[in-house]
Amino acid sequence: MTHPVRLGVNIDHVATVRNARGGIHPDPVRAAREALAAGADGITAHLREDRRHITDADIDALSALCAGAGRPLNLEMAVTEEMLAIALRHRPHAACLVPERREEVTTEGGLAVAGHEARIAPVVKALADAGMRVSLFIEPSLEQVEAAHAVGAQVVEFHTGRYCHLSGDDRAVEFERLQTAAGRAADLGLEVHAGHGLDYGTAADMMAIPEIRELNIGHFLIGEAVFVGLTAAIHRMRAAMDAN
Ligand SMILES: CC(=O)[C@@H](O)[C@H](O)COP(=O)(O)O
Ligand SMILES: NCC(=O)COP(=O)(O)O
Repeated sequence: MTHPVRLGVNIDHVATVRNARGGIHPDPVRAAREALAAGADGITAHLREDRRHITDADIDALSALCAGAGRPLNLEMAVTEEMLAIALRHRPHAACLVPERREEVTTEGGLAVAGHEARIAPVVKALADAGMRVSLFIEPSLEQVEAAHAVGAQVVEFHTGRYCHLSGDDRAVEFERLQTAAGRAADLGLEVHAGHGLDYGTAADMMAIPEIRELNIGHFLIGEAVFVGLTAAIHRMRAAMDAN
């Protein structure tokens, strides 16, 4: 069954649990295999410069799994020569450029594209020339949407962390910001994705933005998997998305 909005499952935090003991369990590749079997449209993995969760060996194995299954791997990566070389070696279906700071607990904001076009555009071109769908993980701002278009991105993924942490009127204002940015992105021919911090409720909220074609969700699903299992968590997420 095809769905109007694709669900990308991010398996980073399976690796967080594995790395807590430095062993091999739980295996992110097993999680990715189960996620695909449960109906995930693709797998997302963030190879961070500090390898705090996903490792190079995980990317090797995930690339093979997704290629073998004919399903997309979305590699999240910092804008660095090291990560560009890794992406060009694996040539996943998609690459998503994200900001990174070693001291951050999690991805704290969107990639600063505006004002940094000269540094980002060549990386976007190199990835696109190698056949990858290039996405920029940005704040839902018109300035960043325009800059993403200017550097040749095909996709923007809006950072929904702020939306997820806000409530009441503040959340309503952020939702309008997402709506406005999504509309402008679509007008520019950019595909619109969203992710970070989403749970069943906030993922359902995103369904009210018609331009959104994909959600990437990880931390909440892996947490839910502790209680109900990964397959059930993905089924519930899909149901929450489809109900709206
Ligand atoms: C870019 C993004 O929002 C997710 O991939 C997030 O990076 C999950 O990993 P961290 O929690 O390590 O940031
Ligand atoms: N780009 C967002 C992503 O891949 C998952 O983010 P999260 O659900 O782990 O916060």
